[in-house]
Amino acid sequence: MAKKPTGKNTSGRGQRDLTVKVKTARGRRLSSTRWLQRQLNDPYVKRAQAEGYRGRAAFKIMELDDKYRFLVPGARVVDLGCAPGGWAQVAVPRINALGEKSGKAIGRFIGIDLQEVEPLAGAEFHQLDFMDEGADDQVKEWLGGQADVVMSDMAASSSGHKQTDHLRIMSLCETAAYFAFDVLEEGGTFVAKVLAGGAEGELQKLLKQKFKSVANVKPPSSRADSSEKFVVATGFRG
Ligand SMILES: C[S@@+](CC[C@H](N)C(=O)[O-])C[C@H]1O[C@@H](n2cnc3c(N)ncnc32)[C@H](O)[C@@H]1O
Repeated sequence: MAKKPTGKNTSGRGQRDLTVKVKTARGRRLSSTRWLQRQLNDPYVKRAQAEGYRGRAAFKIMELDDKYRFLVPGARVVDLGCAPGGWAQVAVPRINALGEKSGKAIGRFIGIDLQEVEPLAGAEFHQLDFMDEGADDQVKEWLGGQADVVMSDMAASSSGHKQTDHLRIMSLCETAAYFAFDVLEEGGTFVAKVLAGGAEGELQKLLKQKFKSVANVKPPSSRADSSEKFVVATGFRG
């Protein structure tokens, strides 16, 4: 006698894996279930949603600035790799806040990214590949003068190969650093995301020639399982 179908497949045969690969903000490919689990368990994702930030990256710049105080009222800021705009959401109110002495200070915020960024009051976004020939000159033209802060969260999509990703991000950082040397006001700050992997010593050496202090920082909101950290160089010597 034929068995009644139960609707359950207990044999394991004929079952299809319905998970798909999802790219994280850093371009890592995770299975959709792992990605969803990570999002649901991540307190910074929940906080970003609750507080209206465009991404959890907002907390990284918030924590770095709370420690080093570079997003001061009136500051002129260039943000390289600014999409979707979380850093901008943190920076704009801080640079346009009430200054201690001068009352309401008006800062300037210019963000650059490969991707289009949803507009944000007080921020000026431009879609541009910063590694393109002449991109630095284009940004200098938009800036029309000097900057107090150059920050880079630029990261290419992950290749899946750790050393390749490390070298790629170091090349983005180095390009951002040379741009900073050209536009920073004396006393200015450079902040950049790096991935640990061996070549960051060269960047440190370069920055130490130009800044009074260079620190390597892993903010609490940076995932513990990520090799990312931030270099914060303060006191540009000009
Ligand atoms: C981690 S996301 C930045 C997140 C951002 N800080 C925020 O708070 O929303 C890295 C960004 O770097 C950008 N990027 C990577 N390479 C770039 C390049 N050559 N020029 C401009 N942007 C680049 C990517 O498009 C991506 O949006």
